[in-house]
Amino acid sequence: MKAPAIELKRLTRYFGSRPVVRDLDFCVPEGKVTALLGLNGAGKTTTIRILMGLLSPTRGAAMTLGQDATKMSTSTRARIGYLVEGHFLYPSMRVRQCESFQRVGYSQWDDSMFREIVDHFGIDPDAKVSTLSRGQRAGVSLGLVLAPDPELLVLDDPALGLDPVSRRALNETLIEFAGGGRRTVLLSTHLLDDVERIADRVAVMVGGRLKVDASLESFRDRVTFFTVPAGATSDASDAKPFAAVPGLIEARRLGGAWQLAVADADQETMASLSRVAGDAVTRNDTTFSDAVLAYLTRERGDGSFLVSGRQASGSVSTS
Ligand SMILES: Nc1ncnc2c1ncn2[C@@H]1O[C@H](COP(=O)(O)OP(=O)(O)OP(=O)(O)O)[C@@H](O)[C@H]1O
Repeated sequence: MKAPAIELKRLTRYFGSRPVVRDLDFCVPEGKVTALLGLNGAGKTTTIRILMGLLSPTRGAAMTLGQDATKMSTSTRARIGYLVEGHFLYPSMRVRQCESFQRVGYSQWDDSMFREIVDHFGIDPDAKVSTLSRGQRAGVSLGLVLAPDPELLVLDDPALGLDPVSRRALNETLIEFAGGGRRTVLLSTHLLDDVERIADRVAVMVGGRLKVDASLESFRDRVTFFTVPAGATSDASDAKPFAAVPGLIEARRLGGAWQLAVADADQETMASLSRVAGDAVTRNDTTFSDAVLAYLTRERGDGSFLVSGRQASGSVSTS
């Protein structure tokens, strides 16, 4: 079996007395695109900085490309492309000067790939960085990160603040040059539609802990959405009857209907739903984004339905 590109072993980091990353056991498999998700402050950037060797763990270890991240050699670092939002570029340089400047540090450099990426973002290689839009600067940064042909790409919120056209260019570049097993990618983002397009696997952090580590399909397939017309229950404004539904993640009242999200729905779920609402229940298609949103809403409390199996019923919200 291939060694994982990144392996975290009981990784823990405190800031002062506050644990921000807690006992993370996690592998990023080689040749896959893994999306790292979580609400603001969940600990994603801290984890990434540790596995990049930029921050030391309080306990535990991060192994990146087989090396302890705290002792990463220059040659290992050169095999990793690391892109953070707002990646620094010298404003007075022209795009082609950025390339010449950056490539000095690498033994291999694919200039045709750099040109292709820059072109895909509609950038003139003779333009000065100071005249580029935010999206175009992201394109130059991505080109600079991909041209050395890194085995591992670590992207921390690369699309933050980009307009939809730049986001699409970024996604297409990632699919073209990093998807399909060409390299390993760890991508931290809040953009769930992008994750659905690009990623193979999903990891979700909640309060510094890893709560989900699954393929996109298995995550999506474990959440089912149902619609129940509000008038079908004994009290149209009361969500409590749904609390008995096995695996219920949340019940939200939207307009004239209840929207229910259920983990691992089965015959027992259907029987319970029909006891509450008769035959007025409809099953809806689940998108990955819907499933993650329902999960994160639930996890604002402290559940763990995908890690420890079926969750207990409850956590009914009526917003
Ligand atoms: N250097 C630091 N000193 C003290 N606290 C910090 C430091 N860096 C991060 N934190 C805190 O650690 C927590 C986790 O931050 P982190 O940036 O890892 O979260 P995140 O999941 O990347 O969030 P976001 O999605 O908003 O980027 C936050 O509460 C943050 O304020």
